[in-house]
Amino acid sequence: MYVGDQWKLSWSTRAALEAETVAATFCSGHGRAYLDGLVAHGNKPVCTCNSCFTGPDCSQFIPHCPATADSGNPLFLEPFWMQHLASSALVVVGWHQMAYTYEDSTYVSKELEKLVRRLHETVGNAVTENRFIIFGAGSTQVLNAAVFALSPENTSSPARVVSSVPYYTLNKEQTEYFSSEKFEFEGDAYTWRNRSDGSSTNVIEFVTSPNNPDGQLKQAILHGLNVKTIYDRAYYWPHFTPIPASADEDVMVFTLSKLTGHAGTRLGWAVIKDEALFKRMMEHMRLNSMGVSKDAQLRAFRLLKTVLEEGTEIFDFAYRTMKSRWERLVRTISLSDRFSLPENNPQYCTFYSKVRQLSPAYGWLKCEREEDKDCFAVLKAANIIGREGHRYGAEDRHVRLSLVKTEDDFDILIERLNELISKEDGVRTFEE
Ligand SMILES: Cc1ncc(COP(=O)(O)O)c(C=O)c1O
Repeated sequence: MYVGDQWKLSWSTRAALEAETVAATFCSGHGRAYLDGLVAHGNKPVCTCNSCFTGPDCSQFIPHCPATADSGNPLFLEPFWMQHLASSALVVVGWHQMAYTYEDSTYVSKELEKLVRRLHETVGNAVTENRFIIFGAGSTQVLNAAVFALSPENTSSPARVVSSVPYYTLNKEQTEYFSSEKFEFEGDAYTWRNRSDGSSTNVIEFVTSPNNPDGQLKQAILHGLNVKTIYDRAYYWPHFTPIPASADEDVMVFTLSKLTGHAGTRLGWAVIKDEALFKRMMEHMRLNSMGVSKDAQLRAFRLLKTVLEEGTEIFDFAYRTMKSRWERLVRTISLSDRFSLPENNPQYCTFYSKVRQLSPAYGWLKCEREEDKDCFAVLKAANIIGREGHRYGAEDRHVRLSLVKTEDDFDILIERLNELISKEDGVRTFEE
C-alpha cells in the first residue's frame, strides 16, 4: 500500500520476516534451517545438519561416521544461493496461478520457456532456435515421456531400449518398471550392435553425455532408420565438462537439478526438433500428471533469472568447486596402487575459450587388485558408502562416488580414502 508516495510492505511482512529468520539461523556452517521446519516446530527455526554433524546448531562432529558418497544430491551449489539471498528470493500470493493451465491453455510457462532459451544461448550448450520445449517433474518424467512418445504405436514388437555400459541406473529401472507392449529394456547398446536382427527392430538408445557414472562425453553407439536417440544432457554445463559445441540433437533433456542444484524443485525440460514428437510428449504429460507444477515453474523462473543476471557467476562457482574436488580426489587416488579413476582428456571449451578437463559429478572408481572383485565392500569396510558398479550395468569392480554433495561430505570422503590408502603397503604420502 502507498503511504504518501512510498510503497510500504503490508501483507508480505510476516512471510518476509519468516524467510529472513530462517536464513539467518546459525547452524555452524554444517547445516541450515528450512521454512517448513519453522512452521512445524512452533515458529522456532530448527537446524537440519549435514551428515556427520549433530546438535541444536550442528556444531558437534560425530567421530568415525561413514562417508556417504552415494546420492547425487547437488548440495555443492547451496553456498552459491546462500550468497545470493536477495536476488533469488520469491514471495508468492495465495491466489498465484491456481488453474491447471496457463492463459494459452498449455502447461508450459512461456516466460520460463523464454528464459531457458536465453540460458542455452548464453552458455552455448544447446541449439533451441526453431525447437520445441517441454517441461516435466524433473528430467526423470521428461525422459520417460520421451520413451513413450518415441515407441511405435500399434505394433506387436516393442521398441528395445538400450544404453551403453556404464549407463545411468534409472534408464534401466524406469524402463523396466514401465515396460509394456510399447517398449522394454534390452541392456547394453554395444551388445545390441552385434545382433543380426538389430537393423529391423525399433531401438531407442539413451545417451547420457556427460555420462553418469563416469563423466565421459558419450556418443551414440547405434545409428539407422529404426534407431531413435534420447540425449540426456543433465550434466552438459560448464560445471562438469568442457562445452566443445552447442548440442543439436533431435531430443535433448536437461534439468534444473544439476544446473542450479534445485533437485527438490523437480523441474526438467526437453528440447525437441520434431513437432509431432513434441505433441506426443505433451499428450503424455497430460495423461501422466496433468502438466507440471506451476509453483515449480515459478521457482525455476526466479532462479534462472538470477543465473542470467549474474553473468557467469554460477558457472564460475560451480566449475571452481567441481574442479577443486576432482583434483583433490585425483591426488588422493594417485597415492594408491589399489584404485584408479578414468582418464580425463582435455578438450576445448567454447564457454571458457580454453582447453580444459572434465570436472565430473562422480568419481568412477575401479578396484585394481584381482581379489577386490567387490569394490563396494572394500570401501564399506573402510567406512565409505558408494554405489555398486552393477547398478550401472558394469562390474562390481567399479564403485561410483558422488562428488556433488556438501563440502562436509566431500571432506569426510577424502579423509576416509586417505585413511584407507595410507594402510596400503609402500604407499606414498602427502599432506592434504
Ligand atoms: C544422468 C541423469 N539424468 C537424469 C537425472 C534425474 O534428474 P532430475 O532431478 O531432473 O529428475 C539424473 C539425476 O541424478 C541424472 O544423473
